[in-house]
Amino acid sequence: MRPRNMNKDWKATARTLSQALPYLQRYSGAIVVVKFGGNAMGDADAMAEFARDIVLMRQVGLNPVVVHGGGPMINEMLAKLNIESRFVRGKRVTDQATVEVVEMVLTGLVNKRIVQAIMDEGGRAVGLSGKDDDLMVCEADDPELGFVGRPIEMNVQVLRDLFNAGIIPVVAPVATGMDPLETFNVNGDTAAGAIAGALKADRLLLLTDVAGVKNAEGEVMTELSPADIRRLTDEGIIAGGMIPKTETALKALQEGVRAVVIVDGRVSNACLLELFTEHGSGSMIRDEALPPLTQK
Ligand SMILES: Nc1ncnc2c1ncn2[C@@H]1O[C@H](COP(=O)(O)OP(=O)(O)O)[C@@H](O)[C@H]1O
Ligand SMILES: CC(=O)N[C@@H](CCC(=O)OP(=O)(O)O)C(=O)O
Repeated sequence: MRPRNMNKDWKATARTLSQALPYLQRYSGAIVVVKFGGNAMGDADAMAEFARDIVLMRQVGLNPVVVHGGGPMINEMLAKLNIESRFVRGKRVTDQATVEVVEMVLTGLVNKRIVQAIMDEGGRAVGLSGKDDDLMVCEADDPELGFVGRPIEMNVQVLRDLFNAGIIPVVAPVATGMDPLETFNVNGDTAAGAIAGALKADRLLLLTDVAGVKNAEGEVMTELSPADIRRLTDEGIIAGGMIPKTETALKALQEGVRAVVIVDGRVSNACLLELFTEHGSGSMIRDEALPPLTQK
């Protein structure tokens, strides 16, 4: 039976939907790459909520691609196996034993958990890694890091094929190399940026566990230019895990991504807040030379 009492919440829901119309129109058909970091994954409820946002994006005509991390899950498995692990400039030093664990955890456990969450919310998702259809081919990033890959060749047609079939691609950041049997561990942010660049995505959202990029005073900067990033990095204010994110942002902008947003994945409906409201969230990085974001 239809409830008779038009209480306030229902009116607010209708108003919110109505206010979202210009944003829905602006983003219709847009490609949005979302990097879902291991620290942003949280509990089962947070995962379900993220999956729901992604399914909603697809439902209203966007083409979302999920690229995930899983650093904390890799740490947990390495600890169980008594394999030590350390990070240099936000990237995991990866030997042969480590890369095998990374591939198992990311392409198995984490990837399938996200695919399942999207399916549970009524979407269609297919999980793949950089190895599938040679999506992402890498070379060694730095000899000091071992099997850490830097993407050198992207073959994103498989993602377009999935969009056309109404399927949401979920990508694990593990890649193939030029040599047979070579496997690379790719930082999730780096992989998301390379995919967004190759697709010339309209938006790259990097979900993490902080409110955004902070300045020397610890305040979140809502807008940053590439010059701001270079300055904050030189001053050591951008450090640790934030380095791959901001490096990724700069590279993605150069490759033709319209804007990169570092978003607090702990906030409810973080992706929807960023895309479909005036409020936005987190730190937006874009080139000043481009026209304002209200113009598509
Ligand atoms: N200037 C900065 N602003 C915000 N966070 C920063 C900054 N410099 C370093 N960080 C660190 O970067 C971390 C985010 O990177 P990371 O932990 O790798 O995230 P994820 O696992 O979500 O990819 C933050 O938790 C914070 O500790
Ligand atoms: C080279 C490198 O550092 N790879 C990452 C891949 C996972 C990742 O990026 O996970 P988050 O997004 O959760 O940090 C790692 O081994 O942890």
